[in-house]
Amino acid sequence: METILEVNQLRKTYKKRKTKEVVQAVNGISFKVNRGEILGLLGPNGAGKTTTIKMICGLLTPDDGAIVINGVDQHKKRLKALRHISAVLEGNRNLYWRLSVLENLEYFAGNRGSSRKEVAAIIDDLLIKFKLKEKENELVNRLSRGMQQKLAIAVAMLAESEVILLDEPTLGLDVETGYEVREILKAIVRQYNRTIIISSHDMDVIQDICERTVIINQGNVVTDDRVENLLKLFEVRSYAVTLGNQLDEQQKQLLTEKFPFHLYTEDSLQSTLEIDLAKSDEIYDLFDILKLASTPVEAIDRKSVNFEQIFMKIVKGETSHALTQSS
Ligand SMILES: Nc1ncnc2c1ncn2[C@@H]1O[C@H](COP(=O)(O)OP(=O)(O)OP(=O)(O)O)[C@@H](O)[C@H]1O
Repeated sequence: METILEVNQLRKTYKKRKTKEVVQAVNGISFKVNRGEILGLLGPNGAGKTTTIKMICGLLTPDDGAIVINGVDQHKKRLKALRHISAVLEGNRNLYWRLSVLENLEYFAGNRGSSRKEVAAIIDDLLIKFKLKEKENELVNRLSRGMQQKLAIAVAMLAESEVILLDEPTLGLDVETGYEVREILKAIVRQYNRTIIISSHDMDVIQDICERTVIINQGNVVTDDRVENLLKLFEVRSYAVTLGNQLDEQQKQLLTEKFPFHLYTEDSLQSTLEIDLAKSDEIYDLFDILKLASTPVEAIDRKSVNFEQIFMKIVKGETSHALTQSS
């Protein structure tokens, strides 16, 4: 697989203007992105995602570290490197609001160096793909938020950049438009072999369209793995155990020592234990604890986990395998 972007030991601090307090926003982040991949860059609020994205697209200068885009070192050959990157950042749609949809596309196509005829065919294709053909003569400021977002992505496509950075591409969109944007992004990657990096808080979007995720927390990478691997990894280990009666105090204490993040609920007839196992043979440790008071096990079910739950477990550190690496 060909690496299209490599971020190596990036660091960035901010100094708060009033208090002069130094904030370490990014603290040695490294990851690679392959050509044709959709990568999710995730993290809780304040994790350092926006700072990382801004450094990759040249809006912020790192304090330290390297960014290599399509083999070009961004620090040494800035303009050449940045030619391979387009970004659609939230709240900054890079569009001319008083121009129509078509005029915007034609304006941005001007930098491409293609002939008018070639450009017209590409623009037409994008208008159809993004379902904007009927609105081609509408002024941008009269479009819905979803349409503006689609146009911003279409404009980014026109730049012919290898890598497209999208910050919250579905934020504030209605369900249907959000779904449409997801399908368009998947199609872009397939058809044009572009690479997309998405930062989003919407884990459904990430689970649906990203092949791999880099999760950052407090300025560091905590997980770098394929979405499919993470789902498998966590699915195997999550169990809901129904017990025939309540646990006694000794059992509860042992449970807390062995499985600090379990969830135990009880009523007079039954109790339930939700538990994540770091290794499958840890189930025997659980059985040993249950045997102490001959607690009957009525059912053991594997819990299905979605990506949102996995993300929460990783960022809260509720897993002994927080740092997983892409194979
Ligand atoms: N201009 C700035 N001046 C001072 N501190 C900043 C500045 N921009 C960001 N920070 C701080 O740097 C840290 C990382 O912020 P960043 O915006 O990169 O996080 P994020 O992961 O994008 O968060 P969110 O999901 O909330 O957008 C946070 O602690 C934030 O408060």
